Amino acid sequence: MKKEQKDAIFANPLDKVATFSFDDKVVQVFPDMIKRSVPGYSNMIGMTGVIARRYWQPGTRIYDLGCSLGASMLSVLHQIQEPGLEIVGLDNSDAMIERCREVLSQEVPEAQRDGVHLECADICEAPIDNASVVILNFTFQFLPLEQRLPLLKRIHEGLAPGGVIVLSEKVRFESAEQQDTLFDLHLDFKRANGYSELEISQKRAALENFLQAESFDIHHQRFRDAGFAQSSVWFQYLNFASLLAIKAR
Ligand SMILES: C[S@@+](CC[C@H](N)C(=O)[O-])C[C@H]1O[C@@H](n2cnc3c(N)ncnc32)[C@H](O)[C@@H]1O
Ligand SMILES: O=C(O)C(=O)C[C@]1(C(=O)O)C=C[C@@H](O)C=C1
Repeated sequence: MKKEQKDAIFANPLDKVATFSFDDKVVQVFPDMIKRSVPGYSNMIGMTGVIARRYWQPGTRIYDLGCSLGASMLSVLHQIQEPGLEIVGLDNSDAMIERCREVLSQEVPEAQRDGVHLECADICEAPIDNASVVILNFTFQFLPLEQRLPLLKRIHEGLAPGGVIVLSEKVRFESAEQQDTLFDLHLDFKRANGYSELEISQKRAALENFLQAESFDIHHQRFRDAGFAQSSVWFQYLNFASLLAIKAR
């Protein structure tokens, strides 16, 4: 089993900070990076499996869109051990999918693994059919803004009645004061987790215009526009949150 590597990607001064990319270098440190960067990450991942257990309908699929190294799928597999469970994990980074395959082969018994299908694909193009649970954990925030509503509409169409989306994201606040307060506390969270000022500022430059966070109002309105009957924030820790949207029965 590979030892988890510490994220030091932005630790040394870079001549030019390139836009963030989910490449091989990021893959090697990804579990450490996401835990030290996203407040509440392990809570949101753990609860994703619990939510999936409540809303999964036998005979339908669970999709994990932007699955990275499969953390959400592992959470689902921990919660649901029914024969016939089918999970589709999609990510458009070859390096992520390749490492995800290794992680699953180490962590998941073969019988359960048979139901997991991994594919390197763009979630804005891949078909989503016969689903009851669609997971978007920290992925939607990287899509160009104009692709967000069309994707939610396609997910809504591909969901069975009573099906759900779990959407976890960095969020932004309409009030400038609230935005500043929670943003600054997120920087403190990163400092407390051992990131230096240089790492924080270079990562921020790399994410600029790539990670586009939106407000709760925008998320709720877009869920309504896509046809969802209800959406709720079930978790928030500083400027990171998770929403649950449900298709009418
Ligand atoms: C922050 S990571 C997701 C983390 C993962 N869901 C978890 O909770 O551990 C975002 C992932 O989304 C993937 N991604 C971004 N845009 C994508 C797209 N259009 N299609 C498929 N995957 C995408 C990236 O390659 C990356 O692996
Ligand atoms: O917003 C930040 O500062 C982050 O580091 C967030 C974030 C994310 O939400 O996905 C960005 C990239 C990495 O995948 C890990 C964490």
